[in-house]
Amino acid sequence: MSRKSSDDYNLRSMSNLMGERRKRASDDGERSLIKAPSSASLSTAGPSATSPAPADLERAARKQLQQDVTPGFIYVLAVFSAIGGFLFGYDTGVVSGAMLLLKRDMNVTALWQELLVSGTVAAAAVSALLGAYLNGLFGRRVCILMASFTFAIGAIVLGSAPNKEALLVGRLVVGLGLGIASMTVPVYIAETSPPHMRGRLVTINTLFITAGQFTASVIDGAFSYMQHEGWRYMLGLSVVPALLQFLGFLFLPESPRWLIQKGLTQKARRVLSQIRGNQNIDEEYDTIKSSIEEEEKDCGGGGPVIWRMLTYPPTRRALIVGCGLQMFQQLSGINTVMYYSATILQMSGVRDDKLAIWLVTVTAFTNFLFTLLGVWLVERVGRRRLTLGSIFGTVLSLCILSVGFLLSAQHSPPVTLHVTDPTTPNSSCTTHLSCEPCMLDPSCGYCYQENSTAVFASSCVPVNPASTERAAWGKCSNSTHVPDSGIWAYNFCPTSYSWVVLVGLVLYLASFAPGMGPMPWTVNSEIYPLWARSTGNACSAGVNWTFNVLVSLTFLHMAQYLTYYGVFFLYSSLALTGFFFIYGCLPETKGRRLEEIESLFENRLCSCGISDSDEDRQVEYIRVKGSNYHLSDNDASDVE
Ligand SMILES: O[C@H]1[C@H](O)[C@@H](O)[C@H](O)[C@@H](O)[C@H]1O
Repeated sequence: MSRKSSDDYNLRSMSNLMGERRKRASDDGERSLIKAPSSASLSTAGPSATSPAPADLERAARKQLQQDVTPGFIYVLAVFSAIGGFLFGYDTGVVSGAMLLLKRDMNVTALWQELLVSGTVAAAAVSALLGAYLNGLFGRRVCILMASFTFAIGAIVLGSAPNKEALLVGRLVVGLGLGIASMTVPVYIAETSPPHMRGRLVTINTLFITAGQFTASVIDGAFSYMQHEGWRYMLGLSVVPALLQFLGFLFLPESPRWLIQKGLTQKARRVLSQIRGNQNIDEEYDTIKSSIEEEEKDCGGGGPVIWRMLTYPPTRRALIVGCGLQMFQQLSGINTVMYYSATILQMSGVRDDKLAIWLVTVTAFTNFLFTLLGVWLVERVGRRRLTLGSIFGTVLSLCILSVGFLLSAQHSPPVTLHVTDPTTPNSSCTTHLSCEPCMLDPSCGYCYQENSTAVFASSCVPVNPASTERAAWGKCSNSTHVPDSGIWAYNFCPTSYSWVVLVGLVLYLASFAPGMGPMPWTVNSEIYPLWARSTGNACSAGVNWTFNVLVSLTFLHMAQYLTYYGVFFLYSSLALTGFFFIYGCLPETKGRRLEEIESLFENRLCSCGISDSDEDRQVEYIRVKGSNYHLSDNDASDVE
């Protein structure tokens, strides 16, 4: 029976609801009986006139459960861990603004720019894989301490770098921290959270990633006015959150699951009691312990963990799902949309560079805001439906973006002045007849004048080798925007279809951010059994970083061959493939114990479109004891 369709609130449907609560309750090891006011009057005959209304009972149980189950300490843990996510977002986001100033201060070439941007992401891909080994050996807490320490050192090196070589070292160090943090933090949060709020707490980590990206854009905007050395503040300021996390984690506990795995059982019990507040931890402790013992029996074969994962069907399937999710997240083009939002905004008529920088802040904030929606939705609609809805919207909005770029290209203004500078007579720019090919050629830009209705006196001229902000010569060589002489358009074309692109951009963020942004991280933190968890997360984080660098590095080259609309159409097709993959292969993990999730991968891969979450769950009996009730899935003798 579907929960939603059940208007008539009978015993079975109530049992369904309560069964789920009970499951959640026992999942996290709390007392198996949930107190509810006057529940003694509850009987198997259904709600009577004297019984409290089931809805009230449900509300009361929920309230009680929340009071019992959620000690504030769990939020402290999640927030301090998620600072790792903040640093992830900050360090990947801040570099584009810093680069604008670095280009002037240190004269960094295009190659060095690419090294400084992609070096961090590439280092993160490698260190995420290394993180599996470190996690197994030292535990989650020590890994988070290592990551925050590394972030802090990287930030200090960056802030005080005397030359570009030192900058590269700083960016690589930051990348090492990023990789470890990106795979450890979701695992740590998942392992310490109670099941009914695990999805929400792990999703907070992605919320912090987007908060980091937003903060980076604000800091970039603020320090862009400081023409000299402003980049030192941009890059160096992340030392503050890094130190905060380091200090916090000196006092925070290790994951109880890792402790039990290492045989540190007394310590694990202490930590469990600490993070579960006033609850009885026996059940949770026993469940974790016996599942570890079982895992050791089942997967006791030798060899490296990755080999055991690949040869054991449930973990192999989980790994395919986890890595596939991360791959499709990046193939949906999030980082090109984030990175090129400045260009997109310039196309829509924002010609002032400073204003464009501030508008990027709006994009980053939109991403943050819709990720917040994901935090709210994840425990309500579940991971599967959230991810499916999100990727479906992503496919559509990428199509809109593509159509917007197509219309702009089709109505691209022509080159009307064919001027050649004697110093660069062989420039490819002279061959372009309209703005579109001129804009796609990285060595050229479009220089034009406009009145209220049309573009005129337009030419395609080489870009200044020292700065893409002006032309190499001619009327656009002095400033980016002098209406009476010329407007310099690098990377964009004036168009009247920019509103289509803008609509596409907003819809893209609104669809991607609540689901496809956070769910790959959240799902990965829950789908592997303990023995495979670090390795599974390391592999999937490695896949995320690898595809991140691949997509962002190839974007401009692909745009040259396929044009902007071609590239966004390609992303849209890839996202559509992702939709089918998710539809077929991603099971619902909401509300389940980490120990129980492995069983979801026992069936053939990609046969899960049919078993949607709790709608299938049949709860048949209800047990009432004194002032407590306990709903049971299968024990008829419980009914009293
Ligand atoms: O989940 C995150 C988030 O969506 C970010 O906005 C994006 O930049 C990252 O690459 C991604 O992994």
